[in-house]
Amino acid sequence: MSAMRPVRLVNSILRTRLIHTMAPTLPPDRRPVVISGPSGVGKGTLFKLLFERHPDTFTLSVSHTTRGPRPGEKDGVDYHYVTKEAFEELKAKGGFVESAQFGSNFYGTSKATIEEQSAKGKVVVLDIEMEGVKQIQASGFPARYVFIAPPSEEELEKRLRGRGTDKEEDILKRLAQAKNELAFSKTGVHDKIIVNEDLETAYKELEEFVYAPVA
Ligand SMILES: Nc1ncnc2c1ncn2[C@@H]1O[C@H](COP(=O)(O)OP(=O)(O)OP(=O)(O)O)[C@@H](O)[C@H]1O
Repeated sequence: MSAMRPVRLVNSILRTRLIHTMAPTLPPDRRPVVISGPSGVGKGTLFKLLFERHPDTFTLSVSHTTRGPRPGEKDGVDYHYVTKEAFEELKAKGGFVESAQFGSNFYGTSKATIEEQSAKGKVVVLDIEMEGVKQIQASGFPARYVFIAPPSEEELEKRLRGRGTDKEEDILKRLAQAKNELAFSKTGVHDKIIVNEDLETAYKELEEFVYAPVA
């Protein structure tokens, strides 16, 4: 075989570089990543960074809900809006990997949604509270579990207050629930526990976990 001519060699290198800069680098392990942890610990902050730094690689799971859309929300983007009857029917068929009721509304993550989003070549990220994590684990659906822990309960309270999105009553409820989430994280069911003290350090740990070779 003749050696590659310099101009072709340069073209080939440029093409390879171009492909590398354009194509997203996919994690070797394509199972959905379930992120959980107490409210206010920084889950959203961390997965938004992952989405920003790896565009077109990840997608947040779109849940089903029986509540109506709020102004600005879009069906199929923020939630799949369904009637209570449709929700119950899907649930009876075993269509949800997890579901819950908050107030008078039902919420759930459907298997079909995860499978559709995965089929588009993306790694699905689920932001789920403790009961949901237990349900997904019990369902046997393949997934990887990351728990985001606060450096301390005091720091968690500071972040919840600093965020300025919740009423005092809700902050107290979230702090009480945080104790249950933290106790659950000590039962050894998560694949990775990340303490979100310094944001960039926690981010690197998350990225490393997500991009780790298949175990
Ligand atoms: N490492 C960090 N150091 C300091 N502040 C942080 C850190 N990570 C996140 N925060 C801040 O903590 C607050 C809570 O973060 P975020 O809203 O991402 O939490 P969450 O876990 O997604 O909460 P929820 O479950 O209620 O949606 C935000 O104001 C965020 O900017």
